Amino acid sequence: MEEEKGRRNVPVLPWMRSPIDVGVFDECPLSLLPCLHPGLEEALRKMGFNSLFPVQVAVWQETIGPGAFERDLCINSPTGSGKTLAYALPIVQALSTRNVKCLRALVVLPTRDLALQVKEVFASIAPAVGLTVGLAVGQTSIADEISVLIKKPKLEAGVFYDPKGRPAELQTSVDILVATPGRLMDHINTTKGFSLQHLRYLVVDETDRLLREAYQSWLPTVLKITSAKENDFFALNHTFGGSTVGCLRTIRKCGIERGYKGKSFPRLVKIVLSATLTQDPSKLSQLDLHQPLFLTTGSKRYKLPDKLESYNVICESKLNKPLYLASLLQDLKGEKCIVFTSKVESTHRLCILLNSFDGLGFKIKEYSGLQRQSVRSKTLRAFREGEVQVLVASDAMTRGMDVEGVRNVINYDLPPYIKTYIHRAGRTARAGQAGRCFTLLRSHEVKQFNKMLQKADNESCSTHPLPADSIELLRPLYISALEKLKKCTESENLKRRTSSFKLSRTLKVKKPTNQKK
Ligand SMILES: Nc1ncnc2c1ncn2[C@@H]1O[C@H](COP(=O)(O)OP(=O)(O)OP(=O)(O)O)[C@@H](O)[C@H]1O
Repeated sequence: MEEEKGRRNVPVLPWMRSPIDVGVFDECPLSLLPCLHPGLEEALRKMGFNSLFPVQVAVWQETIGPGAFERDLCINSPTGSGKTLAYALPIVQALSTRNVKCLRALVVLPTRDLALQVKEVFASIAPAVGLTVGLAVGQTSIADEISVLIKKPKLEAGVFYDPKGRPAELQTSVDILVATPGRLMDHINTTKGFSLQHLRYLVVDETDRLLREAYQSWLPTVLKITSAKENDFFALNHTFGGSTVGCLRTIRKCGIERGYKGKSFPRLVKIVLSATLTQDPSKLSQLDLHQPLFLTTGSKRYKLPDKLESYNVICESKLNKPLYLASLLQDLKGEKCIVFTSKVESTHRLCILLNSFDGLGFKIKEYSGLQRQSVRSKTLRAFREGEVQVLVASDAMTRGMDVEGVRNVINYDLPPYIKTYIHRAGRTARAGQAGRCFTLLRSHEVKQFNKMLQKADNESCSTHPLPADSIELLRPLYISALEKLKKCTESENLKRRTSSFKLSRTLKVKKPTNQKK
C-alpha cells in the first residue's frame, strides 16, 4: 500500500522527476543579487523589500543568472512565497534594455481581482526602467481599455516600415500586459493594432486553474499567433481580426542559442506557476513547453507555508455550526479573518446570519461570485483597509488573493480537495508571517480530514477548544439571529419575485411591437 502511495507521487513526466529544490535556496539581500538594475533595487526598497525570497532567487538564477531564460519554467511553490515578484522582476529587468515600445510580456490570470493585484506589482517596479504596464480585464469599457493599450505609432529606432504589409497606423502602447483570458480574446479578435507579434514572455499564473477551463481557447490562440514563422504573419493578420500584425517588425538578434537555432524569431519564453501545479501530462502538454525546468519546494507534491498552524473545531451538530463559528470569531477578538463556504448561496446566508448576531462587535461582509464585480472590489478594498474585519467568502477568494494582515482562515465548510485547502489556508501565513487555519468539523469527519492534510505533509492538526460557556451565552442570540435571517430571506425572495414579475410584464407589453416588426 505504502509503495503504491509512493508510486502515485512520482510524476509521470521525466523532467518533473529531477526538479530544482527551491527549499535549498536562502533569501538574498538585494545588495548581493547579481546584475540587479539599480533602478529596480531602489523600487524594491521603496516597496519595503530588502531581500529576495528563495523562490525569487531560484527564478532569478534561471532567468537573469546563468540560466538566461533558456528553458521554460514550471514553478510549484507554496502560497504566499512570493511567486508574483519571482517572475515580474526578471521580466522587467530583461525588458529594461528594450529600445522600442511594443507588447513583450503577457501575464494571464483567471480572475479580475487577481489580475489587478499582479498589475500593481508590475506597476511598482516597471516605471523605474521606463516600462509601461497595461491591464485587460474588463474593469472599464473596451473602448477605454483600447485607448490605454493602443497608440498611433512613431517610427523609432529598430523598427522599419514593411512595404508588403499594410500601412502602420496603430500599435500597442504598453510593454507588459496583465490580462484575464476573456478580455484578452476580445482584444485579439477585435482590437485594431493589438499585436502579440513581439511577445517574448508569456506567464500563466495559477496554471492549474487556467488549464481547467478552455476560456474561449485563449491558450491555443496565443500559442498559434506567437509560434508563427515570419512568413505566416500576414496570414494571421486575417485570421485574427485584421489587426496591424505584419506592419511593424522589430529587428532582433538571431543568436545560435538553445531554442533559437534555425529560427528567425526568438522563441516565446513561458513561465507557469501555482502552489498546486498540475503534474498531468495531458494538461501540461497544452502549454507546448520548451525544455521545461521544474522548480518545487521539498519532496512532497504539496507544501503548506512554514508558519501556518492548522486546527480543527469540533461541532456537536450540523445545525449548531453557525453558533460555533460565532463563538470562534469572538475568541479571535476581531483579528482579520476569512471564512470560507463551499457555495455562493451559503456565503450569502451565513453573512446575513452573522450580521444578525447582536453584539459580535465587528464588521462582516460577503465576497462571492454571485455579486457584481464592482461590489466585490469595494468589499475587498474595505477589507484591505481594515474597515471590514471578517470576510465571508466563496471560493472566488480562494486563489492568489493577497491581503495584508489576515491572521486567520476558517473553513466553515470542509474543503473538498487538498488543493482547495491549500489555496484557502494560503490566504494567511503569507510572506513568512504566522497564520492559523481552522476547519469546522463534525467528529465523524476528523479522520477523513486528517487523511487529506497528510497529502500536504501536515501530520499534526490539533483540536481548538471553544469555551463551553461562550457557546451557551451565544445560544439565545443565535436563536434570534435565525429569526432575523428568516425575515430577511423572505423579504429578499419577495423583492426577487416582484422584480421578475415586473420584467415579464414589460416583456409582454413590448412583444406585440416586436411581432409587428
Ligand atoms: N522579497 C520580498 N520581501 C518581502 N515581502 C515580499 C517579497 N516578495 C513578495 N513579498 C510579499 O509576499 C506576499 C506574497 O506574495 P505573492 O502574492 O507573490 O505570493 P504567491 O506565492 O503568488 O502566493 P499565492 O500562491 O497565494 O498566489 C505579498 O504580500 C508580497 O508583497
